[in-house]
Amino acid sequence: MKRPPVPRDGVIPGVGAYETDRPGFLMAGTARFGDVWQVAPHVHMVAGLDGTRQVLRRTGQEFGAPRGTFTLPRRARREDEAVEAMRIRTLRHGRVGRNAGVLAVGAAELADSWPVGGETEALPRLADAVAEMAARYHFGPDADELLHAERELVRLRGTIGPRYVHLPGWVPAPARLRVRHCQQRMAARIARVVDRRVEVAAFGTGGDVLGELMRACARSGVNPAVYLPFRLVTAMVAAREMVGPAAGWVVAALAEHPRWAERIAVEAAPVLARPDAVDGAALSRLMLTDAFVRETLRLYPPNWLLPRTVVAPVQVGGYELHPGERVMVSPYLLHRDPRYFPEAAVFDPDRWLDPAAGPEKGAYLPYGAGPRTCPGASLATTELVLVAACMAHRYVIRRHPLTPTTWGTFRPTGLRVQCRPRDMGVGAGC
Ligand code: HEM
Repeated sequence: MKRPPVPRDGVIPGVGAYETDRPGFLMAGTARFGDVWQVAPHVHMVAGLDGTRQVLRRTGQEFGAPRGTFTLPRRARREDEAVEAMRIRTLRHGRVGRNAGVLAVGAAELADSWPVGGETEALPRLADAVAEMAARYHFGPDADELLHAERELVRLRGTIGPRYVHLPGWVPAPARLRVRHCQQRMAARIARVVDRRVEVAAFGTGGDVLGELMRACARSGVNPAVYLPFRLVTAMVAAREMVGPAAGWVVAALAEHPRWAERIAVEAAPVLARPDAVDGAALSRLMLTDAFVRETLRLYPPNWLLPRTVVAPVQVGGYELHPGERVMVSPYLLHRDPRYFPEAAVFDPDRWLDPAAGPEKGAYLPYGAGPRTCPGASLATTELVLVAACMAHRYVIRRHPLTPTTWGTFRPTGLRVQCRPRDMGVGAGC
């Protein structure tokens, strides 16, 4: 059986070029060598719908995925099916819709507090806002108490940087240890909130996720102060580190496509007249905004490269891969592939508005696919739709050139915007 082709003739630039423009490097290699090729010794790119689908769907079979963001401490490792099912349910579409008011209020506050006139560095502001929205959704009135620890944890994670990428995960590098200790501090804070709610015998009445999970723990006889904190830390980190860059791309796209921003502003006006009353039915009226967000995530998927390890001999696209080798699949490459998206390089939200004209099944995967699919997809999309709606409704946005970076996530680094109030007439809400 054939092995994947190896670039030897220098046509594909070396590692330096990979570090400068990773998506460009991988697209060029795929155009030249086909859907499966060797990027570096024992590291293979798998592009194309069939190969990507196979790798993602067969994760846990022939392919292994890296460990999650954090490893759980030993005492919290035992899984409880009923609590896990509830954890997934709290992030499902219907549940997010019922509690969308919390998220809409957060998005409206973001728009309210945006500095008008001058230039603003957008990413930190957006990341704080979406993290706060997710924290309120998860922890209700206790969110503020946890956000400080969450910010510190994310700041420390940012210091790990590319230097550490070649060090095996078990190496106790100082930056990693600082992150681990900070993660423990944040988990301890969540545990204190849990204990307090147990003490007053009120798991939370406002319908926050923590309350629901505590009730599920009580039914299962699981100690919530041990079971929940580390799992919720992971959710909070994902909520900032993934949704933050995505919100940056959404705001950049609003600036880039003023006609669309105007259409979204008109659509959003009646829906956002009272942000706290936004629910699933109101969200379903934001169809243009939803299409705009989908299209943004198509061209700018923050989780753009998904790594796997081959754990059993397997064939992909007619090539043989060996156990121990690494494989990468990329939503970015798939989303820009003209085989699956006509005029793939063009930003065109209209492509999502005709249900009969959607992409081939499996070709659109900003949230991954298979057993590791993102459980936070509905929460993330709802946050993004509401940020887009509130910002477009409130402002005409202009932006300066930015430098996309792909270390960790794909994000619009250096995004600076200028916002001018949009004239929507009196009493337009939001
Ligand atoms: C726009 C925002 C987001 C994007 C683009 C995104 C994307 C992804 C992708 C592509 C994966 C699959 C990774 C793989 O296959 O290796 C994933 C997994 C995951 N995501 Fe997200 N995500 C987002 C937001 C969120 C949010 C808000 C949460 C939590 C509330 C979350 C929690 C997770 C978790 C826990 C996993 C690991 C699932 C597992 O390993 O079983 N994500 N995400």
